[in-house]
Amino acid sequence: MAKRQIPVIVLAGFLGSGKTTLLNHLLSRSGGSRIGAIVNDFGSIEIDAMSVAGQVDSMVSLGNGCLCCAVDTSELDVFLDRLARPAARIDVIVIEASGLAEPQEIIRMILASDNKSIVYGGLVEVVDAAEFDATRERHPELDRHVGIADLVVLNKADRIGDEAREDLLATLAALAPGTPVVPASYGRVDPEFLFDRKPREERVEAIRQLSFEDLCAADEDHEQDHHGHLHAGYESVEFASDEPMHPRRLMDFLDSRPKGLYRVKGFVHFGVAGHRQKFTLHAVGDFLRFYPSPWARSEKRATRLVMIGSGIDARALRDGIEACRDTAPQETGDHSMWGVLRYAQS
Ligand SMILES: Nc1nc2c(ncn2[C@@H]2O[C@H](COP(=O)(O)OP(=O)(O)OP(=O)(O)O)[C@@H](O)[C@H]2O)c(=O)[nH]1
Repeated sequence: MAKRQIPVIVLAGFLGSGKTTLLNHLLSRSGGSRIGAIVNDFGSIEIDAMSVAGQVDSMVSLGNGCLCCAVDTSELDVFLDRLARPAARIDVIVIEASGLAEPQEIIRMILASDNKSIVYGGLVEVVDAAEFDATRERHPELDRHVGIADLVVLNKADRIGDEAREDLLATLAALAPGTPVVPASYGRVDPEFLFDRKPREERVEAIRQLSFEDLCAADEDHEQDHHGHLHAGYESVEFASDEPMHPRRLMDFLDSRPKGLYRVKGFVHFGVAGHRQKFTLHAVGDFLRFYPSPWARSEKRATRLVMIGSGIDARALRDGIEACRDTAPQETGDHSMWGVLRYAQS
């Protein structure tokens, strides 16, 4: 009997479009299939990796920098080998690209892999319905990403009205003729769109596969070096503290964040009595939310944040966030949490 190859799916999409949310949805709805995940965080604090760990059958994390800029494929190969070994009993591998990655480069690496147990399984491009027009204006490269996708997920459909949704569907259909576009909220797509939950052999053929020729042809249009990459001009600032954060100072910092600071993610520890849960924080453009949840028993109370933007003053941001530490939490009253709670969603 021919040995089954494990499909490797690339999950891409601009910063904050909902890739991790979608991956978590897939992990919780994978039925009998075992998913191996490769998560590529842009910053060195691996927020995305932490968000999926615990749900996944097997995960490896490639922190700090875009996978698409790896000089050779060996690093990815090591991880693919690890997930594809028979003992891992993985049915499908999902690579969550960083929000600034060039999906084409990652596809190229998968196609170039020597591992005979895997096969490229398609590109899923997650689009943020609320931010798409504005992001596309700044990054026309996104059109190309949508154009090479095998499945486009129009995520955050809950954030726009019916008319805007129809307009976006028409735009996406023009950018990717013939490619299925699935509107979704919180990444809730049927996993069958991505892989058969079992049996799965037929699935690999069902997903259109890009050939090397397709990739090379697409590549002629843009520069080979990394200046053409989405992440050119972007930088990230990381912050870690075991001390609690001062809620009002942090809100002032977040409310006055510069326009170029497009993405903030991580989790925050406040020392205020009654509010010592873990506050997961997500900012995407103008959107800002805290998601309170209990800390895991083994988890250390701490704050870890990654801020990603272009044209940002990294030094000023670092100074600004440093000044939000709460050096006297016992004196910080309950009312100082109001600003945070205004943005909290359970
Ligand atoms: N309203 C709404 N919010 C969503 C939806 N999907 C994701 N979000 C929120 O959007 C924020 C970013 O989601 P993530 O899944 O972390 O996005 P990501 O693409 O993995 O982000 P990066 O890895 O930084 O590029 C979080 O606050 C999510 O809860 C959705 O369909 N609707």
